[in-house]
Amino acid sequence: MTKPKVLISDKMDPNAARIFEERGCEVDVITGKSPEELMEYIGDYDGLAIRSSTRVTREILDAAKNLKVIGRAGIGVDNVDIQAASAQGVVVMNTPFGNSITTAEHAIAMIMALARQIPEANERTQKGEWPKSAFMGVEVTGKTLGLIGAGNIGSIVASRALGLRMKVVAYDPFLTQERAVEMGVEKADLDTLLERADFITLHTPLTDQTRNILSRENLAKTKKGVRIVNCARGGLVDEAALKELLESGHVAGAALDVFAEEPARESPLFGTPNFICTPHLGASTTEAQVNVALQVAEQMADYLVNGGVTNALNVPSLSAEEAPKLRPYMALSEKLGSLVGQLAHGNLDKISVEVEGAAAELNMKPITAAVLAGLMKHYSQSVNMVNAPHLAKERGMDVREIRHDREGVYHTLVRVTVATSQGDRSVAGTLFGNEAPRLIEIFGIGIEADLDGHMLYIVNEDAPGFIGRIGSLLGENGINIGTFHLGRRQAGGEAVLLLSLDAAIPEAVMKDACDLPGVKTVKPLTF
Ligand SMILES: NC(=O)c1ccc[n+]([C@@H]2O[C@H](COP(=O)([O-])OP(=O)(O)OC[C@H]3O[C@@H](n4cnc5c(N)ncnc54)[C@H](O)[C@@H]3O)[C@@H](O)[C@H]2O)c1
Ligand SMILES: O=C(O)CC[C@@H](O)C(=O)O
Repeated sequence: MTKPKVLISDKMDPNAARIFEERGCEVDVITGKSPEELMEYIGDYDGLAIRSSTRVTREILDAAKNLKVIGRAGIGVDNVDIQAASAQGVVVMNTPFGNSITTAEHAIAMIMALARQIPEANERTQKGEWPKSAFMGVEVTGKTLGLIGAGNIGSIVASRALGLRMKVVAYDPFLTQERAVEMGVEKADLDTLLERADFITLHTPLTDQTRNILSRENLAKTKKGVRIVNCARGGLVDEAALKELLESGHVAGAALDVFAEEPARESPLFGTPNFICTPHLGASTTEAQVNVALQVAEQMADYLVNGGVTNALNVPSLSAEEAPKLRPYMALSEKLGSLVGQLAHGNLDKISVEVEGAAAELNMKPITAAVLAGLMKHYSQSVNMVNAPHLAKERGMDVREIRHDREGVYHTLVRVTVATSQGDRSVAGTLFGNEAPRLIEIFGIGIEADLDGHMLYIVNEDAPGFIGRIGSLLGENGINIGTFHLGRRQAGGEAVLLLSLDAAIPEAVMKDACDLPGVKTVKPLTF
């Protein structure tokens, strides 16, 4: 088996390359290249490991013909076009916890640096000024910290701030009262936080809701003498308004690790009194960089080698333990989806996926994703398990998942039903020996078959002689039958034949098959 190839395109701790190699991947480290250069060779790689410098745009993704996974050694994925990646079936992963403590500590360091004006005092002291009377700081003890965003990093900042004997007031739409009590913070709305905080620290992602959350208008609502820290994302604070408020003295200090435009080689804020900054160093400690490098390499290699999905932002997580159990179900589900996609007519906009028996104990998301991929691959060439749920959603398909605790005749079962203009059409399958996907029912008729390769589906009136006639027709045309499966509703009623063939059936033979007496439907299938 050829080894998956991974490109590390940003500076990353060398442990990442080591882990990739140990886990069975080939790895190249090529950093500092332009997007045009990256486009030239990205087509060779199955995995792309990045930090924040590589911008993975739609154009890069178009050139990345073999790419299966993008791994961000860090949290923010603003440099990745996730929509385009999803559309191309590329999994995007990050490492959500590896640098949280480090970034929280940076925010606390910024708070302390602002409180005691350490950077400016340091600079002037080293110039020989000994400016003792120029600086008068403030204590943080007893002061109120306004926390905007109480997720991973925000909650660590809160715990450190409480240790410094600050009071913490938090604004986060997803913060429950119980969690606030558990964290030891007071839950507040944004206006209350703005009015009360002596220090404000931001820990949200940059979204349409958070962009400019500290706008000119909101900055004007803050207490005179407030100090502001942003170690989250540029674009959360109106930088021009911040400069004016620093100059007027309304804001006593501001510390930015992140800027709306990065790298920020110039900014109107540079040189403003009581303004300090760092060049996006929030995650830059040895510990955090080792953590995120190890984690991203472990996760990506697990996906490329075993199919395990962890911390993916565009596909349900699938642990390395789950992956081997789910893989045969995904194969079965993909085949059932594909069968329905080939047989059902008209709109396929209402689909239900039901599981029972052993299947009901599993994570259903990958099963549903596989059904959708199988179903839609007959309608779109670029569909796969990763992008199928997104495409289904985009197209407004109504997808239901139903889990039955009961166990029927089969110890495990997956059923796919589509609502068509002729009513519900359903197919079901099981796993033989927990491994081998097996069809057990088509449209209410019991029939056991492997769905594999070229097949022929025939519905006919159950009458003597039919099997001989179809066998002769195929034989006369040199088409070898591999397997032959038969099912019927009742004797003399409607019968279903599923044949596996060694080759695709030519159009003319199909026509002749349709003309055989008693035939209602003939359909070639491929799996
Ligand atoms: N400076 C750095 O180097 C650095 C390092 C790591 C992370 N970060 C950034 O820090 C930020 C926070 O990371 P995290 O790991 O804590 O993320 P997280 O997802 O754990 O937490 C984000 C929190 O923001 C909250 N939130 C979302 N929208 C909000 C809104 N409109 N108002 C208030 N709260 C809102 C969410 O509910 C969530 O609790 C991210 O933007 C991340 O990219 C920066
Ligand atoms: O990789 C970095 O240095 C920045 C990381 C940080 O912005 C993140 O979102 O994880």
